[in-house]
Amino acid sequence: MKNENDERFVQSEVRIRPGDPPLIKFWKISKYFPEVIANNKIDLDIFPGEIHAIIGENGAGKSTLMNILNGIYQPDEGEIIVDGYGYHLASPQDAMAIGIGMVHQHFKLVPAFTVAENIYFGEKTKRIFISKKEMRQRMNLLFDQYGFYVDPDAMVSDLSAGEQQRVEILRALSRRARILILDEPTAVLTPKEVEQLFISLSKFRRHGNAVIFITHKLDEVLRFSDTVSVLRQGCKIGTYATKTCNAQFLASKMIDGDVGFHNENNIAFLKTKDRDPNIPPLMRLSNVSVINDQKIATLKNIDLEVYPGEILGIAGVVGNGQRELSQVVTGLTKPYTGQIFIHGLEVKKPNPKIFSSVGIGHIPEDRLKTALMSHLDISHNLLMRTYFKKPVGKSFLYSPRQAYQKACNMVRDSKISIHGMSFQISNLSGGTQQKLVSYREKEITTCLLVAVYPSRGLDIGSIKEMQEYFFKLRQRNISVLLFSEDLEELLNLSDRVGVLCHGQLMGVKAASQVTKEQLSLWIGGHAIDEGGRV
Ligand SMILES: Nc1ncnc2c1ncn2[C@@H]1O[C@H](COP(=O)(O)OP(=O)(O)OP(=O)(O)O)[C@@H](O)[C@H]1O
Repeated sequence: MKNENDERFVQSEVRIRPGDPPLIKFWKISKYFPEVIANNKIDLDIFPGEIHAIIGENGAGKSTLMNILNGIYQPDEGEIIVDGYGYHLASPQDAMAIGIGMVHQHFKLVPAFTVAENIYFGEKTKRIFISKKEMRQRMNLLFDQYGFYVDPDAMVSDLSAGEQQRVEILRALSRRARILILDEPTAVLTPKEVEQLFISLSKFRRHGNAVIFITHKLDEVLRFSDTVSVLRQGCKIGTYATKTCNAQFLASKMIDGDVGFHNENNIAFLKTKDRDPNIPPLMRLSNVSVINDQKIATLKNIDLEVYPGEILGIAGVVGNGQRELSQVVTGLTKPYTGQIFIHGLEVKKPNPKIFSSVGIGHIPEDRLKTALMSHLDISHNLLMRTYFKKPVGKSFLYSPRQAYQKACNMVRDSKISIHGMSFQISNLSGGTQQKLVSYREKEITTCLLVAVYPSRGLDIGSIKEMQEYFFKLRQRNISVLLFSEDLEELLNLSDRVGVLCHGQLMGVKAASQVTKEQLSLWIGGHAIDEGGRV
């Protein structure tokens, strides 16, 4: 018998009958940028009640197409037809006026405002002001309706990436959009939050609304979408009913040809043998605590060792100390108490330059905030960690010619597809930005790579390359400290795995001794014993 409270995502619950008009029609949409055809004569119909996934490799043109629907870009050819009428959408406000809302891959929130202020900021209303009490009441209604919570009074600057994304989603939902566009909405959500999101979206589309979401996660496409469209090099390859597809089929449509489809279980055999107990740790944290601006301990008495040539996975729900730990081990945050040792020597005054100079690379959680200068071009971004080294820098001199040459060599060697070194970094696709950061940090890494959610924004082929690179590092006796929310990825890649919960390290165990189920209980704060028993 069906339990009334048993809410689940229901696939294809709204049936589209032959002859039903689409809610949105993309008609021969093209968009050209200098040297790039981002969208090439794309025809696409989105029907009422549909959850439509858009997939494709990095740079395939997915975000551009959605930015056109949201009025951020205007098409160079073609038309957007909504409810049978052609529209010229000159801005996101125009799009919102006809019920189109978008949640972006990169957050568009005001860091100095509270969560509630961000949600109601810019809302069109005839009233002069809304009281804080009313904002909170309306937010509570949203929480009741959609089921995931963020403190309305928290400052956005204090939120983790996952929490900020929740605010973005709530903000779009609060605008009562009929068509909701989500650009990689689940990249920073926990598996539970992903379920909640799609239950909410399932409710949302019941009344004839539509959802379009961009993703690289094929399992999400197969579980949560009714229809899927594949883009490749700016063109639409096809639109398919999801129930007729499998992951192999979709991957072959995205990549064209032999995809070498990746079975993650196959990579486990590459793991190293047991560690030699006589080899000292490469890095040791002793009793490390971090306190934030509100004097709250975000990392508590951490004792952790990273050994040469191991992949050490760190699991945990976003906001439990991962950001702080990754910043401590890269010199971005100075511990409030405790000591950090690298190769047995204490780092007395930690800063990022010391850590990079000993060969510690860092792929951070939020590439545009921490790793890249979005208004600078590719070469400046590629060299910002090493510009002072020969041949680019000498004493107080800096050679722009050498810098340009070095950056060109880096792009050539990395085989990352870009259309010119003078491209501003913000004009690159999200996946390409992530690949550039990863490549730059690989160049620095000679003893440890701190990789925080490194597969965010990468397509399946690039994720496979990245995982293979981690194994190559390990073969060269270089360590990887891998932060991930994907438990399968963590268990498959790591030699040992540790769990952070409420800023505390719950323990570290051999990955082979822990199952995915045990790991998720451990993350939730349940202790597990030596044999991995809960
Ligand atoms: N404002 C811009 N100026 C110049 N080129 C751009 C601009 N926006 C996008 N492009 C280019 O258009 C192409 C498609 O980019 P888009 O962001 O749409 O790809 P995507 O499929 O969303 O990729 P990803 O999966 O990496 O996010 C890329 O080559 C990108 O560099």
